[in-house]
Amino acid sequence: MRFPKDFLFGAASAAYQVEGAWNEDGKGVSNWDVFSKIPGKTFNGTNGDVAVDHYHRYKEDIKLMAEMGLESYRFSISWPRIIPNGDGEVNPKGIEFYNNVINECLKYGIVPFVTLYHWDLPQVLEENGGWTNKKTIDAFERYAQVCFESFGDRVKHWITFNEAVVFCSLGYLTGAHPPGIVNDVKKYFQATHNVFLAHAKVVNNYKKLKQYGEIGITHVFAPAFSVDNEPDNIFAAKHANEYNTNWYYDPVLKGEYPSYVVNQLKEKGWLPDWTEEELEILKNSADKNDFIGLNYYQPGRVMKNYEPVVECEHTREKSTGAPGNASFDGVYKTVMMEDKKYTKWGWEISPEGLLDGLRMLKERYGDVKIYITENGLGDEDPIIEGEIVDIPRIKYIEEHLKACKEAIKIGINLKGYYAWSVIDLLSWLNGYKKQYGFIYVDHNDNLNRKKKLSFHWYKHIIETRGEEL
Ligand SMILES: C[C@@]1(C(=O)O)OC[C@H]2O[C@@H](O)[C@H](O)[C@@H](O)[C@H]2O1
Repeated sequence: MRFPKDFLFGAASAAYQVEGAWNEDGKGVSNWDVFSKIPGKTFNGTNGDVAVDHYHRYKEDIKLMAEMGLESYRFSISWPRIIPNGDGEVNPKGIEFYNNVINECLKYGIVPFVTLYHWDLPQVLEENGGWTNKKTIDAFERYAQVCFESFGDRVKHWITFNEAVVFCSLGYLTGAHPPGIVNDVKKYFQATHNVFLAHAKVVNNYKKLKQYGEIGITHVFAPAFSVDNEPDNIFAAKHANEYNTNWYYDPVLKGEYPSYVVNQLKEKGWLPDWTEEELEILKNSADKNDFIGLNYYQPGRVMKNYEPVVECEHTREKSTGAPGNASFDGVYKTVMMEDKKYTKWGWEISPEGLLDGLRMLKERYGDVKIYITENGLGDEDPIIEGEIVDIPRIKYIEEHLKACKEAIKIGINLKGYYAWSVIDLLSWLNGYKKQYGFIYVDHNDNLNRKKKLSFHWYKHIIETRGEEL
């Protein structure tokens, strides 16, 4: 069986991780431009000042995407490149850059799939409370409107936010992302609510423009499974799914928060400050969402946590996504398991976890359209006689595409797969060591690009629409 003709084979990037040109052509300062320069925050002090210079080399990169036969390129727009101080004048050079990127994609028939927010907030807004300040919602609405009006004639696929759970939890619980606040649970939940409200308002605004594209949100998809059939561990997995999936997906797809979490937040004094009008906005925008984007890398293997809840020391290393941490409320912990396979960064390799998780989503949210907006292998790629022989990445993506094909067979409304990442780029907390791309970037030779083995493999998969998988 071939993947359906309307299934998009894509690959992704994010502005801060690829563009560089952090202070060029009128771009404003982002929270990551500042945070990444705080000693100890990133791996070996790496930052996105240059990244892989996509800002100047986008034509070369998009030409390579076309050679790969890529059907769609998911990239993000840098808010401070469009509105340098977050809510003031529009920067014409920023508009020009993304018009050029979009037009270059269309020149090759590559569908642009655009993320409005992939973690790089204008620093001025961060300094005024960032996502805990409701004024940021208004600024985001205006920024989104500028993007829709500037690019919406050619961009017909929009993602509002990438992985709210990451920038909110690492921003306000572990401190590993800006604003670097530790263990402020009230601010964490407030930030998530403000993001969902911003999403709902922008969805409503987009629909009013009648540009006849589609809009959705991208969440981390890490379904939690109990390590065994012990009742305490099964409860722990339920708790994890309520806080990490239902809390994020329900307000978008159901238009209301999961009562299991709301009741506990009420008891603990962590309930966000919200109004009935805001809850009504969530309710009324839910059915306007056209899709949900899933960034799937691994499931969570969960058991009840019996250690006392202490304000654990948060470090960069403990925030890079590997199992072994207790939940913020101490109820459960994620663990590694003897019979599972893991990447060099301790992430489980589990295509079956994707399929089981997709079944869970269908059960709770019905036939919602789904894109896998990220999936890929972070690795240190082997180089043999000058060739990047990234066979582990080929195997990883092959297994996950097979799971996608099986999902479609059992009736999951899955419409696309975007590998993370199209090109080697900056990992927020792992520098340039953790490679994800089909295209290698030589940091020892002028950031020159080179096709990896996986580039040629993915090209073949796209040409044959995955028939042999
Ligand atoms: C933490 C990490 C990583 O570096 O491995 O996870 C995978 C991937 O997720 C994306 O949403 C981030 O933008 C990208 O940088 C990557 O970030």
